[in-house]
Amino acid sequence: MDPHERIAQLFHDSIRAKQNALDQVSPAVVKAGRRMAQALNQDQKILVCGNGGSAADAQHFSSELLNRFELDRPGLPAIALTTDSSTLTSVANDYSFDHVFSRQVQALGLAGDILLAITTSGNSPNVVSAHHAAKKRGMLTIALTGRDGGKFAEIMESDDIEIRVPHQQTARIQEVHLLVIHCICDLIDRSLFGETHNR
Ligand SMILES: O=C(CO)[C@@H](O)[C@H](O)[C@H](O)[C@H](O)COP(=O)(O)O
Ligand SMILES: [Zn+2]
Repeated sequence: MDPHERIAQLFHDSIRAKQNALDQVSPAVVKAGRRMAQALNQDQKILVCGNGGSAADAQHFSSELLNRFELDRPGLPAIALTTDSSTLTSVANDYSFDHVFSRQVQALGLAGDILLAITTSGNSPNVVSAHHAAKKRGMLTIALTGRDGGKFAEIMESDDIEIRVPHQQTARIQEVHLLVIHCICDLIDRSLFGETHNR
């Protein structure tokens, strides 16, 4: 296939993935934005994790909160659990890679904090373990998933929120996840700071 045609196809697929996801994910995104804004308003924090592209998404989200998104407002507390190579390597070396996030959740998480768990398959063992550790800490889990939700479809508890992108392909799911992340950042900014901090 001609590369221009291929690129046009990928753009088209990405646009369609977003259009198809809108109605399905919108109610859960609203809920997630509301719960995060409430938690942040009560001085709680958000821990974020994921693998590969989703690790990048985790850091993308935490930096939007810690620094700023579109409003000029104070930094908000979020920690990406994907960035500390000493912690990640020592936990993987001494225990298992499955515990690289859960160990940090157990150490840093407090009741009322939120875990944002990002996994396109819903099956990454270290993200699943992070969810279990969050539950033990009395935290709420908000999961960004895809496909059939994988293990996350089974392990979410009643007040947890799953935002599942109805698509089969990791890259397209990630593209929708990033849009969802920006929607949540927008909802948090508007909820906590309204229009008054516009830059
Ligand atoms: O970015 C990509 C693919 O677009 C990859 O790095 C991808 O994130 C990795 O294969 C992850 O390990 C997949 O994990 P998950 O989304 O199934 O939890
Ligand atoms: Zn990728």
